Amino acid sequence: MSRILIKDVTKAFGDVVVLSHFDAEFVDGSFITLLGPSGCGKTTMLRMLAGFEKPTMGEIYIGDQEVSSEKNFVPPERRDIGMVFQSYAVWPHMTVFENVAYPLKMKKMGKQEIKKLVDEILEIVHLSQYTQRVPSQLSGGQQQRVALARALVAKPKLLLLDEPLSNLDAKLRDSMRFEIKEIQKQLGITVVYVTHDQLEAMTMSDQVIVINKGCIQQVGTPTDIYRHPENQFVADFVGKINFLPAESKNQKLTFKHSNQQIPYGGDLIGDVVVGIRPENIRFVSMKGDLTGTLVSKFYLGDVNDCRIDIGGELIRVIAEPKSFDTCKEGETFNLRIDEFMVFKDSGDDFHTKILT
Ligand SMILES: Nc1ncnc2c1ncn2[C@@H]1O[C@H](COP(=O)(O)OP(=O)(O)OP(=O)(O)O)[C@@H](O)[C@H]1O
Repeated sequence: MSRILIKDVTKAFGDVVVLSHFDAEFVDGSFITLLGPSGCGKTTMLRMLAGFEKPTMGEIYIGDQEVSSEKNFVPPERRDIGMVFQSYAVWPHMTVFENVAYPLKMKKMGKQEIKKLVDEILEIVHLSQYTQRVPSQLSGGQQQRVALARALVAKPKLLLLDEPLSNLDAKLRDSMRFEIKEIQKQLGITVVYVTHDQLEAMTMSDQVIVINKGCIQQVGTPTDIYRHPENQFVADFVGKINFLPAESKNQKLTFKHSNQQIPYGGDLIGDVVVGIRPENIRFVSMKGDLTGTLVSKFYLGDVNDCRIDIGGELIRVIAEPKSFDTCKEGETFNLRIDEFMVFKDSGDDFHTKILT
């Protein structure tokens, strides 16, 4: 019973509105990520779910219970929620076992019951052989798993994770992503995960909520938000993308700088911005959609990361190295565009970001 309903929640600190008309419903047992840049309001939403902050307007339901209003307010300790934050703060003077047992002791459970539950959860997070170590004898990833086990041991309805991997190195982050997802699936628990890292959001989530400046930009599966972003902000935030200003007329898009044209079957007319992900552009030997000159390429092992001048502007192309290793800077190529998206020109300057 951990369906979460957030109904038209607005949060202001003084005069400053940091979250505006936030609506969301999280299905029981799903993994939801709040994704957005620093300061967009992700942590504030999480803190309201936890009960550390109250909404200025709107309501939050956990299961069927309204928990956030003055009248019905349920304090954090009675929300049946597990939490892990960026600084995982395991107690340094306690062993792994004692750290994980702590929330159960607070609930005044019997010794045997505590041992059973702690052993169970330590098995799940692969720490059974470390029960008697103190945190300083563990790696960062292991300490983070202690924090996870402590958050999960009382079998909460809901687990809140606020950038829990940001203190770990890249390799550990990689493996912890899979571990967290595995644990969530195994326990069937609802997880709300906060991050500004799109890779974390894409790999773990059933549903991603993209937020900017306190407003939801899009709610969708990782595939939805990557392949069908609703606006330029989302397209830009969840991956690499070329934005090219163009004019849409007579079922053609004419790129403003290069004057090159591609066919377009959509219904936006006039000034638009065409978004093309670098991996959706291919070098072809026959006639393509565009022509361009190779300005630079960087060998990244699995791919080449290229800059192509299509006439007055540079685009980024991620090309497989096999067919491309011998190509030289200054050569001209035909390019095929496999997939693109078209946005109404918002006037925002997303245009140069791709090359930085
Ligand atoms: N208690 C508070 N009083 C006043 N302003 C606050 C308070 N808590 C947060 N804010 C402001 O609310 C905005 C949103 O903060 P929040 O921590 O939710 O963002 P975030 O998206 O989680 O950012 P980050 O990724 O950097 O943690 C920020 O501008 C922040 O300064």
